[in-house]
Amino acid sequence: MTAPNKVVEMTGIEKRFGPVEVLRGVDFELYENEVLALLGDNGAGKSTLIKTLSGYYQPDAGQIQIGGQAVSFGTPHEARDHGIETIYQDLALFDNLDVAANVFAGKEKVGGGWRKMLGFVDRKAMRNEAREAVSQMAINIPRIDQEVSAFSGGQRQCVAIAKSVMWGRKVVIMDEPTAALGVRETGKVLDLIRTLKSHNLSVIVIMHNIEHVMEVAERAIVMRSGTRRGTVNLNGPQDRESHDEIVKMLM
Ligand SMILES: Nc1ncnc2c1ncn2[C@@H]1O[C@H](COP(=O)(O)OP(=O)(O)OP(=O)(O)O)[C@@H](O)[C@H]1O
Repeated sequence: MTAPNKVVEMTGIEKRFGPVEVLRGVDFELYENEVLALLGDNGAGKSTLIKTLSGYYQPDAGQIQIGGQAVSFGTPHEARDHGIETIYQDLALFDNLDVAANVFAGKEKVGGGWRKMLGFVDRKAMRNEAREAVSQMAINIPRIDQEVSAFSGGQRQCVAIAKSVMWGRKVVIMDEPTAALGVRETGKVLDLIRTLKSHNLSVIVIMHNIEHVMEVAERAIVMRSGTRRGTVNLNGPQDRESHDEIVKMLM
């Protein structure tokens, strides 16, 4: 069996804020089509590591490779251009825009003929494509022309994820996607993560709830005080041995 390819490889990542050393030479890898959980107690450095990968922070030392190529991201935009999308808890959707406009934000489709000459966007085509994209997701979006301001946490994540799939991202990073959700919606968001995997994407998910991790992730990297404490391979919700191993590493 050939070894799976690494879609992301970070080596020796260091980051300090003033006198505080937040990442102390962290190695990190993400394989193609993998769901990876990033775990660790409060302040372990998870968000900082993720923000280094997604272009929000520049590391003080270390290398990042995407698909085997060395990269360095000056901005989140550059990371996105390399196929890396981050979905935050307070999702960056435009509240006053409808679903279709959010899915196409920044990449609006321009119509043909006179519409093209006048620079008009092709709303109908955008709605059709957005409808098709969200219909593949586990969460029900009532109407494509509805403003997203009234959407639940799960519905907002659905829109953000449909966007990632549509724009051909390779890696989706989710920072505590289930933290603020009820039981039913949590189940749906875990389904959304599986949908991403079925579209051949790789997912990094920061989660505090180990039961949720066991349900969706195939591997967990545990951090502690700015270092990588260990790695655990996971085999589904019944895998108590790995569950206990994670708990031990977190303590
Ligand atoms: N911009 C910043 N300036 C100064 N210190 C920071 C900054 N961002 C993070 N830190 C510090 O770095 C450490 C790691 O923070 P980080 O948010 O990466 O941890 P985390 O593992 O994501 O924690 P949590 O689970 O609480 O979100 C913390 O001690 C935090 O206070």
